[in-house]
Amino acid sequence: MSTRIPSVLHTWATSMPACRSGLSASPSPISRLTRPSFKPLSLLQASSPRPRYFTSPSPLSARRASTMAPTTDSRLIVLSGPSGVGKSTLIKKLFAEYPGAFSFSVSHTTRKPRDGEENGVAYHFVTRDDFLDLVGRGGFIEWTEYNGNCYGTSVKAVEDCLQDPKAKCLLDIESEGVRSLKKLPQLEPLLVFIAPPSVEDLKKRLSGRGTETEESMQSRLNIAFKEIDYAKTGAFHLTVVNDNVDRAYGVLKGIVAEGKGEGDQFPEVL
Ligand SMILES: Nc1ncnc2c1ncn2[C@@H]1O[C@H](COP(=O)(O)OP(=O)(O)OP(=O)(O)O)[C@@H](O)[C@H]1O
Repeated sequence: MSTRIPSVLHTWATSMPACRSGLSASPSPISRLTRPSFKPLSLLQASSPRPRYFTSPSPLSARRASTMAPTTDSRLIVLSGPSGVGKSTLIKKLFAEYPGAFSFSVSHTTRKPRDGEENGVAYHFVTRDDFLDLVGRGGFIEWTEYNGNCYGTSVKAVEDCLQDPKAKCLLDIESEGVRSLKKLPQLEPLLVFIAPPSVEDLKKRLSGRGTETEESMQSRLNIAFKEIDYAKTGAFHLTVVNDNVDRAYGVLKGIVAEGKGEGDQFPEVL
């Protein structure tokens, strides 16, 4: 390991082959978020009251959560769901139809870029050493390891994303990241789970994308089962089932762009 790894991380960083999930190290993410250069957290929401999700009893069942009336109050919208479910596909459509209405928080990752992925656009591609350095400096709101690589949402990325007061900030993170984010209730994000219509469909999409080896595919599926189980606990406010891109997109844009609709029912087969 590089000598640049902060001492607070040295013990686990040298004893573990990969990153672990968690909130950032000291200083706390909240103090980082509220430091003078960061937009006040009030900017995360319009002047209207707190989203009613947060006044509801929890945990809610996934089905009950998915039928709750949506709100457009939050300026931070989290899209999460298994790898290959179609999050990027749906996000691209939102950007295309609503230019200027959304900004995207670009995550950091230690994974290698895929063909066509541009640094600073799809992800900030960094080395593990640089990633850990940023962890040590309290630079992440949330970070985790997924499939052998580290992923994180930096404070700076969310800052940048929220710069334009007219745009809503989209975050695409996996469920460990969602767990971490829920420990920062001040952010009050709208949490949307993008669900596959079935596990079979998910397998087909992952193999059809042509980006996975047999091994990484199995690993992604194993993680997908955990993410689906997490969604079943009612961790998300709304579900959108990506059975058909146009239909799912219609539901999603209704929620995040037009402030209407209640999402889909969580699929019985999952
Ligand atoms: N409703 C759909 N029906 C069939 N194929 C789809 C559908 N939605 C997306 N796909 C396809 O599934 C594949 C995976 O989609 P995408 O890359 O958007 O998933 P993702 O959730 O962003 O994955 P990751 O989290 O790994 O980046 C792509 O080839 C995409 O074209």
